[in-house]
Amino acid sequence: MNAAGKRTSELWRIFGQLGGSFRQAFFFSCFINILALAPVAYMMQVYDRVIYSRNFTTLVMLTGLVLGLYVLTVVLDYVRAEIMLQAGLKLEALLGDRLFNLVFDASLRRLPGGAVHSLSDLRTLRDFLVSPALMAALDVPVSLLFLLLIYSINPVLGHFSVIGALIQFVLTYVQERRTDPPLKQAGSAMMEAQGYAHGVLRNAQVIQAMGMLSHLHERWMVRQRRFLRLQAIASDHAGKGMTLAKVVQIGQGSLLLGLGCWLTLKGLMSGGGSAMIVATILGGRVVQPLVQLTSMWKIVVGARDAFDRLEKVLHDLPAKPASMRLPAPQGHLTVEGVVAAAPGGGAPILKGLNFKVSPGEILAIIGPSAAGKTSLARVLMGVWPAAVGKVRLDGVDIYQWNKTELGPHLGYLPQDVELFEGTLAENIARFGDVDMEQVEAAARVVGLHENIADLPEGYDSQVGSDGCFLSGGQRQRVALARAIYGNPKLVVLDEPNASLDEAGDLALAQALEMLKARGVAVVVISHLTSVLRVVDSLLVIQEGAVKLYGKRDEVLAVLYPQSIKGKAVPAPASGGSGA
Ligand SMILES: Nc1ncnc2c1ncn2[C@@H]1O[C@H](COP(=O)(O)OP(=O)(O)OP(=O)(O)O)[C@@H](O)[C@H]1O
Repeated sequence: MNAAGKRTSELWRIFGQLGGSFRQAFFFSCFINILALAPVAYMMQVYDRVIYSRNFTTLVMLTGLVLGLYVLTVVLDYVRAEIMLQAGLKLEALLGDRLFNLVFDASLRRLPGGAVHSLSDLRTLRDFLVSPALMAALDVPVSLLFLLLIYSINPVLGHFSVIGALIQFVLTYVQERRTDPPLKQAGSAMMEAQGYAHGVLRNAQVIQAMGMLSHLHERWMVRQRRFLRLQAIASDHAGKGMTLAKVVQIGQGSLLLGLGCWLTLKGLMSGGGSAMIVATILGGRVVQPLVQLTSMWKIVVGARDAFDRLEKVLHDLPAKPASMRLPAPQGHLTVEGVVAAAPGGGAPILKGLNFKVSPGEILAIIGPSAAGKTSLARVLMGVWPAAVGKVRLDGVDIYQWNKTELGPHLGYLPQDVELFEGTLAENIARFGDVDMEQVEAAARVVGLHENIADLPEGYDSQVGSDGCFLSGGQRQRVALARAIYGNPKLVVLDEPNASLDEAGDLALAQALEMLKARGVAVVVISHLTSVLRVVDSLLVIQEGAVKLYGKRDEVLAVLYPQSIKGKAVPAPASGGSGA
């Protein structure tokens, strides 16, 4: 276990809640193992009671009894598997939501190494709970009971069995030492190859257009070959270890029988032939779970690694304590000396920003490319934390505010529009309860209603994960409708007119005016004339710092001293982002 792996860790506590299932499964394992001796007992009874007496009734009764015991074994085996299956479902229920949120959180914070594998790690653990490897592990304590029985038959045989078990332990240990490193490396190589393939698929269109596929394929093959080579090394070590373990097991069985025979011939063991056979069979049962575990070592190591990774990620991203419910915000945004870097570290992108936006005010942010406008939008939305200073909404640190609670009061249009699998109505209504009146109202404001009404399925049209049938401008308008849906109090729009035509631009200006009339605080990153006409104040940032800030006309007067104040808002000189 890693440094975070104290027994009090969150994952251990969750496994603690499965303790009852483990105890029950162990209880059944004891019976199953004892019943596994039924064929031996049957053989000895037939030998003792039937062969000499030639009593057919006894033979029938013994046979019936042993068949009954086989059926009982099957039933107990089934019940044990069912208990562990339920334990797996309980694990999923206890951890599923937490991990889903955690993966999301890790992706937002760009945690090094990410946490995308946490959900598959949970599946690995759940599969392990019903795997034969776990059943073999549950059999180990019972095999110690068998060892005691062997000792009671003859201590020499007991010592011999212990030596056999120790050899199996050593073999298992050596195998782990040899298999573990290549297996781990193969795992990360596989994830790397998969991640690369996903990236390629995401950009399929540009790859196809520019004929880049063969070069990218070659790069993917390099990763894939590395994974296959490492996996082959790991399988080779595991295969050798398994064969050796089996040879030792078979050899030990015969040697135990031979030793028993020798002890009997020397008169050192009472009980004769039957004791010899019982000891041999019990000896086999002592090492069997260990051999099984060795043969399934890959599953055991996979589960252990998944456990370690989960334990670390749960430790690194602890569950947020339930925060106190806050009253709905009015839309007073204040930015107080904010210094911020991209999550995961690095130099500050925003270097001490101060400004405020009141309800019903529209602030436009302009600045050259890479000035930090998008980064600022993320900090304003509480997506990125501020390293120094605070972004407050109605006096409350927006980053700390519970997002599920705050979300309906915010509207955000990011620069890269993302639509999600679902209908247009669901996308606009943020996948909550769809209020069709509000959905239509939002679509009307952004000038999209007529377009949607013309579609065969209207608002029920499926958008698909990439908004397949929509044009760039339509996608942007759907995302804009989503940002203003409901009754948000703070709306941040990052380049909302990047893909809009003239009509779209006008619709955007109308939407801004509507938001202003409703008393919404609006921050819009845009340099376009149509937008600048409706804004109240302007913030010009450069290299992450405020260059100019104030009433729109005052700032424009500084920026463009030649223009006639109040007559026209000049378009910026270059095609960049203004200032
Ligand atoms: N996730 C990130 N990780 C590291 N650096 C980042 C990240 N996002 C942005 N940056 C850096 O921060 C700086 C500002 O980027 P940002 O996207 O905020 O600029 P911008 O003003 O919105 O630019 P543009 O007008 O071109 O969209 C850039 O130098 C960029 O490389």
